Amino acid sequence: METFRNWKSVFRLFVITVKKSVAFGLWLGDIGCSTLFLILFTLLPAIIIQLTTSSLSTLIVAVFIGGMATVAYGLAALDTQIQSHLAKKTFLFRYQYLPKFAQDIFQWPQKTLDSVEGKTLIDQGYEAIYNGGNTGLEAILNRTFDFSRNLVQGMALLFIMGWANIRSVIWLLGLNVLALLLQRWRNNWFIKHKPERNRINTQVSNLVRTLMQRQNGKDIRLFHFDSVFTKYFQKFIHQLVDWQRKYVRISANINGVQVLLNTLGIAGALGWLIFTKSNISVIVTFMVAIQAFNGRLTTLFQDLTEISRNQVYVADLEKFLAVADQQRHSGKKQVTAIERITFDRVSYSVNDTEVIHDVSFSIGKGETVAIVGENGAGKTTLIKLMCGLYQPTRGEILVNDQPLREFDMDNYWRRVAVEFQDDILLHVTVAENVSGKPVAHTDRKRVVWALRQSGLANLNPDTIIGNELDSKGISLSGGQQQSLLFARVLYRKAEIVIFDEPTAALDPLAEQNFYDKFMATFNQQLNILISHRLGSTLRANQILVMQAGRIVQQGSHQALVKQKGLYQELWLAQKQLYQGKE
Ligand SMILES: Nc1ncnc2c1ncn2[C@@H]1O[C@H](COP(=O)(O)OP(=O)(O)OP(=O)(O)O)[C@@H](O)[C@H]1O
Repeated sequence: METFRNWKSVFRLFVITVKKSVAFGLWLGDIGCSTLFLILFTLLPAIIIQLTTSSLSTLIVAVFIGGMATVAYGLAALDTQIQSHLAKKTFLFRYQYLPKFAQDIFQWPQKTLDSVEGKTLIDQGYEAIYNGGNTGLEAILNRTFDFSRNLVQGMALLFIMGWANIRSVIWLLGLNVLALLLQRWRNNWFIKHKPERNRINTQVSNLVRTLMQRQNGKDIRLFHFDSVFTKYFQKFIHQLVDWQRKYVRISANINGVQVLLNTLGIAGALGWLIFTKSNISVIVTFMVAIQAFNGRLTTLFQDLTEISRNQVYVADLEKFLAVADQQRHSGKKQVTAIERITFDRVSYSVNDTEVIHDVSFSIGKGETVAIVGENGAGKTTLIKLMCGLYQPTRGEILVNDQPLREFDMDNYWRRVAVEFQDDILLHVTVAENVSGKPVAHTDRKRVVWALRQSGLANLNPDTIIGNELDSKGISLSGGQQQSLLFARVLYRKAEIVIFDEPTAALDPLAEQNFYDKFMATFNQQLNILISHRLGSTLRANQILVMQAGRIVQQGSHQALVKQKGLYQELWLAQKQLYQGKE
């Protein structure tokens, strides 16, 4: 039952990339042509015997046999063509489905994306659609076409054999049911133990991902991390080999027993025909049919094994798809102009650990809120909550007095511009990095303006960043990268503007430029500014001081600097750093 349900979902995905009528046309065409060919081929020897021993003239016999052979081989040629088309469609499936797969990841909640389970789900989903013809959905498609062809052919052959001698057929079938049960046992073992292998595979692919990222190369070399990598690789590979060894041992034993059952089946059936002194045409037909049937049966078993084994991948892909579906069904309200955002006793937990506790504050249009605090205090998590990337575990975030969770996130995100500490630059043109859109949909004038504002007037919008897509691409300094991220925020006509440590990599002049442009540009927005440089907080309407996930102080710079508390400590520490200890 499970297999049929999974088959349905495989075809549902397949017909996203291929027209239903084409898929079914090719499939039925393949089954029809190949089965007709097989029937003609199986009956041909007996017909030749009958005709040559009859009183018909040689010419008529020759014409009849020649005609039959021509039809048979014509069908075989046609079937080869159909099969190659079918193979092409299943091969193209992975490439056509991949963009949809990526689109689904964009629908995921950030929390799931950040989690280990999320990473495993993506790895497994990807494995299901993009791991070659022998794994995952493509294997199920290929094997299903093969299976259905062999099943119909096998039934046709059984019919022919049953007509020749029914007892031999019953004997053959009985032994093959035994073989099938053994096969099921092997598949169940695979399904039960695959999660173990998945876990190891995810750990290996995390290591590989880290190794493959070019920017990690310098750290790995300079800190001699190679021995650490080798140690972990050896550990995981050893576990994988162990797993595979067990599976191969079980498979080999079952294959041996299956061959034995098969041989017994053929020997018994033919022995019975000879023992009962059957007619020569019957024996010849039975021999040809049993040989063909044997071939079909072996392939049928292999197909069934592969289809059942690969069902696990369908289940994996369905788990992956369910995450996006869940998100799609979240809020649908459209956002009108954003006037105020309020955090009402918001808490947020990661893996049962609360990292934001009972936070309340409010920000209106045209205001700037600065968030300060020690490392790990929860500042970045707070703005991720505000962006709707994370959902509060307690409390509510309100947009114009309505819960944020009821809004359509895509629509909300169009009104938000954020610069995080770990934002990425893609290896595409400067203009595309700034606009976040292909060149054809980029407002070039606005890109040039944003670059000028962020101190990058000399950067050509058409220059490619990095060398993954173009070997002539350039690499930017850390400060230039941060300025380019500022240009990205400037380019957007956002209503909520958020900066997380926007000047950490900037020299003092560039930092001064950032604050000048920030003040001049974002006076109609709701602005959030996270910074360890407390000078920046002088410009804020309100400062939130965070410690261990809580807001421990709240107010203006003038008020907070006079209060005994963390803000005063941070302020004095920074002052001493710049002025020298007295
Ligand atoms: N997805 C997550 N998984 C596990 N822990 C998390 C996650 N997100 C946040 N945390 C934890 O929450 C705490 C707050 O992290 P956050 O990044 O918000 O701090 P921060 O105040 O921005 O720090 P910094 O000033 O160093 O940037 C940290 O202890 C962090 O480990």
